Amino acid sequence: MSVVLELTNVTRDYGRGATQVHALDCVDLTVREGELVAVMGPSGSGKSTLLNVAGGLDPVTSGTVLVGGRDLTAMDARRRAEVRRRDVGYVFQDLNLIPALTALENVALPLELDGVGVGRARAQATDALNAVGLESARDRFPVDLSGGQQQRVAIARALVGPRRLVLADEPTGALDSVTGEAVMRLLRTRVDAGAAGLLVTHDARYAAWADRTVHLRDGEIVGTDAGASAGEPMGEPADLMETDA
Ligand SMILES: Nc1ncnc2c1ncn2[C@@H]1O[C@H](COP(=O)(O)OP(=O)(O)OP(=O)(O)O)[C@@H](O)[C@H]1O
Repeated sequence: MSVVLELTNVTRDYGRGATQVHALDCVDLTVREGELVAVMGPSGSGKSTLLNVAGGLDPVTSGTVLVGGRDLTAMDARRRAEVRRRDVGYVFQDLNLIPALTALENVALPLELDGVGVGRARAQATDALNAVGLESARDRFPVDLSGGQQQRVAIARALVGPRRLVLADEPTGALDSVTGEAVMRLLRTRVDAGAAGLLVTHDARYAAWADRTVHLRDGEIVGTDAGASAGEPMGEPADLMETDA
């Protein structure tokens, strides 16, 4: 399976001097087609920074970030934004749905921004909403949707079109466990269909859906374990709990 995401020796510092923070410190990480990798670690360990850097939302201080073989760190902002729109689906911790747009319009927006015609964009967005079970909510605005429904709109937006890298930052955050499992099943299905996925989670139950879990601490990868993988989580959550090692 070909490599979709390749981070080599990535460092991201914030600030300078005495207040400088090494949010990421010499991180190497490769994610291939069909692979879902979970990222766990304590608060402030660099998980969100890792996702932002992988998706080209945040510049690196040093190192390289390749998406589909193209080096984001060598591109200008406009090219980077193009790669992001075309190849990267992102589910943010705060959903970032646009309140003035319906569910359908929110999902179609990234395609339209990328020059796909309105009719085609809406047809693909309808398919994506159907895939998350929200066909009946397509014309509703975010304010009229429950938290779980809003989350599913955000997932549909991340998965619409031919994205090959899906980045999800606590996508199950505020969801009950049934909806959380449904979100994980969607992610897993997309990855099994050939995308590469990177999932930040605090919850070992959700990490169990991944093929492996990397553990971050103070910006460094301090360990990797094989996940239960391939579809259904297995084993007791206690077996998979994050270690303090
Ligand atoms: N824009 C920023 N400016 C300064 N420091 C930042 C910035 N963003 C993140 N940091 C710092 O970088 C470190 C890593 O933050 P990051 O948000 O990546 O951690 P995290 O593991 O995702 O945390 P959480 O689980 O709380 O979301 C922290 O020390 C944080 O304070």
